[in-house]
Amino acid sequence: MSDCVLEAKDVWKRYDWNRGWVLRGVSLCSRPGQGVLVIGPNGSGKTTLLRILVGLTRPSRGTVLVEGRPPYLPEARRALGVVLHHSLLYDELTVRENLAYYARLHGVEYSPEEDEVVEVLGLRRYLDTRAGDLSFGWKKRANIARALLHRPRALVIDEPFTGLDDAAVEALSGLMRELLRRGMAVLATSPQKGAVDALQEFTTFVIESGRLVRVE
Ligand SMILES: Nc1ncnc2c1ncn2[C@@H]1O[C@H](COP(=O)(O)OP(=O)(O)OP(=O)(O)O)[C@@H](O)[C@H]1O
Repeated sequence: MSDCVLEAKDVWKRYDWNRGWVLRGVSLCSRPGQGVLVIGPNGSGKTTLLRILVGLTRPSRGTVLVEGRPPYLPEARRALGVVLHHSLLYDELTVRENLAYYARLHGVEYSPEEDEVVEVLGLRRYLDTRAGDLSFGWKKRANIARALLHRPRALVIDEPFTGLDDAAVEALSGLMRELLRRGMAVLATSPQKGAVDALQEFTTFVIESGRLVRVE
C-alpha cells in the first residue's frame, strides 16, 4: 500500500468541454512529515488542484486518494484539515463559540485554552470576539485553528501567507514546521515565489500549463 496521505494519480481537469484543460496529468504524493508547496500565477489551477485533492471538485479524469480512500468518504474527510479562500466561521459567533461548534461536529474534546495552535497564532486575545468583527488576517488565523482542532493527519491550505503581516507569516511558518515535525502532511499553495523562502523545507512544484514541475 502507498504511504501517501494525499495522492493524485494522473489527474486531469477542465470545467467545460469547449474550454482548455486546467490540469493535465497531475500526479502528487504527500507523505507524513512532508511539506509540499505548489506555486503558480493567478489562474494556473492551484485552487482547482486543492479542491480536487480534498474531494470538493471532481476531476475530469484520474484518481485522488486520502490515506488510500476516496476523499469524499467521512473517514477521509476526518483525516483532513482544510483552509481554502473563504472562511468557514460563523460571523455571528465568537471565535470560542466557532471552535466549540466545530469540535462538537468532529466529536472531539476541545478547550481553546489548551490548544497550542491558538497560542502560537496569538489568537487567545480574540477568543471572545465575534468572527465577523475580526480583520482578514485574524479571521484567517482563526480558520487555521478551526481546521486543526480535530488533529487531522494532513493540512491542506490555499495561499497560507496571502494577506498576513510579517509576524503572522513567521508564526504560521513556524507552526507548519512543527506540524511536519510531528508527522503531519502539509500541502500549501502560493502565487508568490517568496513563499519558497518561508517554507524552505517544503518539496516545491510549479504549475506550468496545467502540469506540475518539480523545483529543485
Ligand atoms: N468553478 C469553475 N468553473 C469554471 N472555471 C473555473 C472554476 N474554478 C476555476 N475555474 C478556472 O480554472 C482556472 C484555474 O483557476 P484556479 O482558481 O484553480 O487557479 P489559481 O491558481 O488558484 O488562481 P488564484 O491564484 O487566482 O487563486 C481559471 O482559468 C479559472 O477561471
